[in-house]
Amino acid sequence: MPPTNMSNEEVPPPLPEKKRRIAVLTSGGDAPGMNGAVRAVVRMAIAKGCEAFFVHEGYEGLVNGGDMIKQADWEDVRGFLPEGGTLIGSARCMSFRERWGRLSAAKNMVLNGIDALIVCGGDGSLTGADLFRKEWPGLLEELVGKGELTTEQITPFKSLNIVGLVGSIDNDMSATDATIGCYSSLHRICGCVDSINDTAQSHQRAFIVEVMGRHCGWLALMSAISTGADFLFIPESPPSRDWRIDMSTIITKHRKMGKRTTLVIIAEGAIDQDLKKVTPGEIKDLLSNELKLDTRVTTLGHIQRGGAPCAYDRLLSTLQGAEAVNAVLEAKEGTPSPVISVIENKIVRQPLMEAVRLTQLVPAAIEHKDFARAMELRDAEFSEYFNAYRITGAAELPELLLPENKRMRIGIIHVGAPAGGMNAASRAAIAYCFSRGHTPVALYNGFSGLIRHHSDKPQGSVRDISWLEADSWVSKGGSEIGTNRTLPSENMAEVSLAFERYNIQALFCIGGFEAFHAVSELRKARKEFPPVSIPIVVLPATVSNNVPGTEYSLGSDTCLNALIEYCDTCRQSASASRRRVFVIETQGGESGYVAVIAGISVGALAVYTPEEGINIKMLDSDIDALRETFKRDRGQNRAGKIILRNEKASSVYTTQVIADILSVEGKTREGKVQFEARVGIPGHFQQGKEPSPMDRVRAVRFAVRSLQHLESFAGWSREEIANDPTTVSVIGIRGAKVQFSAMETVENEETDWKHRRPKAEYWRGLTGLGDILAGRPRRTAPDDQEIGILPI
Ligand SMILES: Nc1ncnc2c1ncn2[C@@H]1O[C@H](COP(=O)(O)OP(=O)(O)OP(=O)(O)O)[C@@H](O)[C@H]1O
Ligand SMILES: O=P(O)(O)OC[C@H]1O[C@](O)(CO)[C@@H](O)[C@@H]1O
Ligand SMILES: [Mg+2]
Repeated sequence: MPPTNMSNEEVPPPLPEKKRRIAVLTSGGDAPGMNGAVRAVVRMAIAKGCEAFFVHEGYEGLVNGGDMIKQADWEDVRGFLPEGGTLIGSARCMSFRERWGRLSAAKNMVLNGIDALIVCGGDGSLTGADLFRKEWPGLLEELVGKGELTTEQITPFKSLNIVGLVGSIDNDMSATDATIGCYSSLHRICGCVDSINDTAQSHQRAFIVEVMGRHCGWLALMSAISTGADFLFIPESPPSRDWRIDMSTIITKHRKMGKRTTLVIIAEGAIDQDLKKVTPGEIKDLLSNELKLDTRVTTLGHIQRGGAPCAYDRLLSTLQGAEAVNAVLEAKEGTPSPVISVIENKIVRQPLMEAVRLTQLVPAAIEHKDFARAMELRDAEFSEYFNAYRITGAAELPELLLPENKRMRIGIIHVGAPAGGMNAASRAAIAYCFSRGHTPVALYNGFSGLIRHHSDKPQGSVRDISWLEADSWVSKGGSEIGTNRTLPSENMAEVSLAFERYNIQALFCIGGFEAFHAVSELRKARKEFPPVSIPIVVLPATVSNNVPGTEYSLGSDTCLNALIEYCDTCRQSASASRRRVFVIETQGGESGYVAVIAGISVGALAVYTPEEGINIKMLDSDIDALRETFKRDRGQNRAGKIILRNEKASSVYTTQVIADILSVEGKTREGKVQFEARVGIPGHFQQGKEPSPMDRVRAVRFAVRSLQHLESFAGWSREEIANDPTTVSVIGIRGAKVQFSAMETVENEETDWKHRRPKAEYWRGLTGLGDILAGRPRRTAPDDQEIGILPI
């Protein structure tokens, strides 16, 4: 029943200087990363002089008020980042769907003096938030009309700021590429399917795996791409009416080619063209009875929602939580309520109302069987991923074959250190070649392999490769075709000779800064060595993420996940031993990317990078911060601390030296230990074992794009190729776009060759945010810090 009590309670007066009381709640199905968002909102709000409030159990807390709405302190969110689920609780709240529930919610907000609300939830929660925003003036009027609040009480609350954060594993909200939680869920799914593959392989079995996502096929599509599924069912693009025949043909073909396993991924909301639900059971009957495959069904269920958030969700939730507070503080009267979203690598604000409207159009399009529209309405990435899956998922698609004169022999080479996703990219490139009629040629062991071993007997380093050989590579770490740091300049004449002899007509080069350097050398050698005058694409792949021309390299996400696991483990130890700080050395060469992003993702107290260097003042103020923290620690909180130091941050202040200094400074003159330090060096562990799902899916998408780019030059003469700068390109993410950049421009204008990194590193704008949220003594005022992806 609706509550109707009068309130004589005093409403807290507004905070001075337009500071706000900002409440945060998590709603709908929990999602890994929600805690990171709550932490960022609370700390950013406090850092900006506002008051922060937890609303427990989603809208339930807002409707019920009382103890379910509590002021939140800085220390209340300590240890939130690595935790799965939502620590402030979530609910599917029926009463908020009713007007009386929202009336009660409005009243409780006013009584607590709360004038801004940040809602982290899925499409339903944000639909509710949008309705609440729309109704707000009417709700206040009604409360006054019913005598539950007075006109004076509501006066300061005339405009309510609502900001949406999309937290849901389903990734079903239009206007954002990724929701907080969807990549963590994908991690769980891929881990499970990788394990299922082992047992399927042993028994030559078929598995049908049902994944969550409600009416959205994102989790199903991405898991199909990242695990190399043979067939896929998603609601946005139901298979053709003849899907039974199509599926049987593809699976039979794959089995005939020698595949020992069959994997079908089905979204829980899968339907056919007549909107009839497709069930795992009917697929099983078909595979067992018609194809005679020993078939099992696995429904993954809620395991997909649990567990620690992956690195990306920690970063995304932190950036978005902080950005939500900025949006509250920047809102003017009449500013439409925003939802914070991410487009490729850029954090952006979009109108909440429009995002909700677009999201609601998807089920409507499906209902009208307008599947093309449903695909379009998801987001631009979605259709591209779907096409990439289609092209690389089946051994043969006769309709995609190019005419003979457009087919090429395409060399695939890995250069530099191994990085997660290199194999997935090569597999996708190979599959793409087969679907188009090109011949993929693997160049084993980088340029040294090509230079020294191309004509070895019985087997040289230049080999045609079969679809089946590469089919299992999607989930493999390391480099199946081998990689090393040798540059072609070691013997350009031999490289040229090999290109000529094996008729390499285009090159797909996957690797880190050395790959970039190698391709730069090839580009410059084109006049002198005409056979190297072929179209080339570099796909950046390195844990260091230091390749110019992109903000993201394959393998960097895998690295961050390995590193945060290491850091979480060290912090657990430090928290248990109490009064301990771990100084952890990260890889990254001369680029602080890995250290900074991992630092934000684990809440490191300080991060030392080569870009900033280390000086005594820095150490001094960080030591003061440690003293302060440990002085406040009465043993109840989890105050183990992490400091990250990039391997090249300083030649004097090594990781061990810093730990030694901290240990000395952690003792009082009387010898009392305030804190002590330990060193952690994860080294090559940072390359990770299996590639992360993000590295897998992006590998596939970028490989397909790269090959499409390469094949667009089929039939060009050497001269034409040499004269067009776009024939040698680097593919990368820049802000909100994926694009090819001409190597020549990137080499000459954007590369800091001395430090082997881009001149402008987009992430440098994020270092201040990490400091603010970790409570590190500030080197710049918070108001100077913008969140998001910024050039320096
Ligand atoms: N149309 C609506 N009007 C008012 N409130 C709503 C509406 N839709 C949803 N809500 C509120 O949001 C809550 C969560 O919605 P829902 O159960 O759809 O989950 P969600 O936010 O979409 O998250 P997920 O799908 O990830 O579980 C609901 O329990 C309800 O309180
Ligand atoms: O946890 P519940 O309430 O059973 O809901 C399950 C649903 O929630 C989600 O996990 C998140 O929306 C969906 O993928 C799934 O359909
Ligand atoms: Mg939902």
